Amino acid sequence: MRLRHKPWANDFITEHSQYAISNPEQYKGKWHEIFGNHNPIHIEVGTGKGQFLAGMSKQNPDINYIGIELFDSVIVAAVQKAVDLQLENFKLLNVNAKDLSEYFDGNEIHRVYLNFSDPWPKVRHAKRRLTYKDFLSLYEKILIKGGEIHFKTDNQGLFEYSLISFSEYGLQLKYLSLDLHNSDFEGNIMTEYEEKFSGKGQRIYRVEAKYMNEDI
Ligand SMILES: C[S@@+](CC[C@H](N)C(=O)[O-])C[C@H]1O[C@@H](n2cnc3c(N)ncnc32)[C@H](O)[C@@H]1O
Repeated sequence: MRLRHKPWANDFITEHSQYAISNPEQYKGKWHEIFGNHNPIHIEVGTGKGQFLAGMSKQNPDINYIGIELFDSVIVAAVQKAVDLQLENFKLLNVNAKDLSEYFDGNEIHRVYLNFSDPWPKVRHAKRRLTYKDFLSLYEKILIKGGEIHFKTDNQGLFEYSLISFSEYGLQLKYLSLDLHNSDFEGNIMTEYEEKFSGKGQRIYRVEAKYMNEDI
C-alpha cells in the first residue's frame, strides 16, 4: 500500500531517490541490483531519523542496510544523513512494516533490527506492537533460515512482553541485557531515542532472538 507524502517531504524524497526508494515492490527478490552486490541485507523496522542505521552503514560497509519508516516527515532526516555521508549501502523505504512481504522475498533479509519500537501499552493495541506474533511471522517470511531479530528498548513493559512473544513463537533468546550501557556489549550504536532516554538516566534493555527454523 502506497503512503501519501506531504508535498515538502515528497519533493525531498523524490530528489534523493537513490536513497529513498520510491517503488520498492519492483525490487522484491532483487535488492542486490540496487546495491550492486550480493552482501547480506539487514533492515531496521521503525528507523525514525536514521542515526542507528547510518552509523551501522558507515561501520560495516560490507553489509547493506534498509530502514523502514512509516512517516515521511521523520524519514527525511534519515535520507539527509545518507546524503551527507554519501552512504552506498544505506537505503530507506517510506512504507508500513505490515506490508514487508510485498517488498522482500523469502530468504532475502539476514537480520531485523527493532529499536525503541512504539510500546502500545493498551492491551487492545497489542497487535500493533512490532514484536506481536503476526509481525514475528512476517519477519520469518523474509529472513534467511536461522535469521535474527536484534531488539533494544527503554520500555520495561514492552521488553517483558517481547521476551514472552519471542519465546512463545519458538525463537531462541541470546545476549539478554537488562542494562545495556552498563554491560560488556561492545560496538553499540545509539539511536536518537536511545540517546534521549539514556541521557535521562533510564536503562536500556537489549536481546537477540534467533529463528530456530534451520534444516538439520
Ligand atoms: C519511538 S520511534 C523510534 C525511532 C528510532 N528507531 C529510534 O530509536 O530513535 C518508533 C518509530 O517507528 C515507526 N513505526 C511504527 N510503526 C511502524 C510501522 N508499522 N511501519 C514502519 N514504521 C513504523 C514510527 O513512525 C517511529 O518513527
